[in-house]
Amino acid sequence: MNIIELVNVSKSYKGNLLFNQVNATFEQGKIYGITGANGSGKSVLFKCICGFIHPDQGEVKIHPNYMDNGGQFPRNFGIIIDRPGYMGNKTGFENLQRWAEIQNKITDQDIKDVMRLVGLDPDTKQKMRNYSLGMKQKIAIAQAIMENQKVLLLDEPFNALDSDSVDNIRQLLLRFRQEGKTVLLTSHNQEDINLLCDEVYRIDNQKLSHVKSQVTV
Ligand SMILES: Nc1ncnc2c1ncn2[C@@H]1O[C@H](COP(=O)(O)OP(=O)(O)OP(=O)(O)O)[C@@H](O)[C@H]1O
Repeated sequence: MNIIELVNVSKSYKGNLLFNQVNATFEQGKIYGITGANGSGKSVLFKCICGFIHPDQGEVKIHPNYMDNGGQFPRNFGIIIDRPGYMGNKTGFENLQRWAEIQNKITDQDIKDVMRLVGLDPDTKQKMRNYSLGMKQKIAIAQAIMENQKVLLLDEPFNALDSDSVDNIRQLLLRFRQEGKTVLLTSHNQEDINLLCDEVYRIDNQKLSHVKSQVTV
């Protein structure tokens, strides 16, 4: 089942054309890599997919099962694009609690479980303003996955993670794929792409070319 379909999507900013009539399909249960040079438009593409911004031309089609009741926004999407704004004077757990209040779908225990899953201690009293970059990244990952989101759009999910944490998050994403979740991720690390991705798209010269990757695990 195609969850996301890009149909002749074009987007530019102030005369800088990022994509010109690009097409792509993203099926359920696969991990997709989106690659491309700095500034090529990977984050902009993710923002178009999740409805934060609109393409200038073309259409982003989301399967109706993954749209909210009003048919306006995707639902069940976990997103890391720009880092979430957090309250520096609160702990990581308290920040996740605040975000969880929006949907009110999960319990404190669920939040603690997810924190442990990504390698954070839910009981630490440390305020988020004192978190390291890697710890903040784990909070962003926790926020994206904590409500059992079925589609994950992860812009540079491995940024600032140490090697054990990279391994942990890679295993988590592979498990999500087994569970039928769909993951779109960007990474400048070819190893992430080779190890994880069933399919790879590359943004180059305003086009989105489809590259089949080698899956080695
Ligand atoms: N709101 C905006 N207004 C104007 N230009 C923007 C806006 N958002 C993005 N851009 C421009 O669009 C281009 C693509 O940005 P984007 O963040 O998508 O790149 P990227 O491929 O994710 O890069 P990186 O690999 O460095 O993360 C950049 O030139 C950026 O300056």
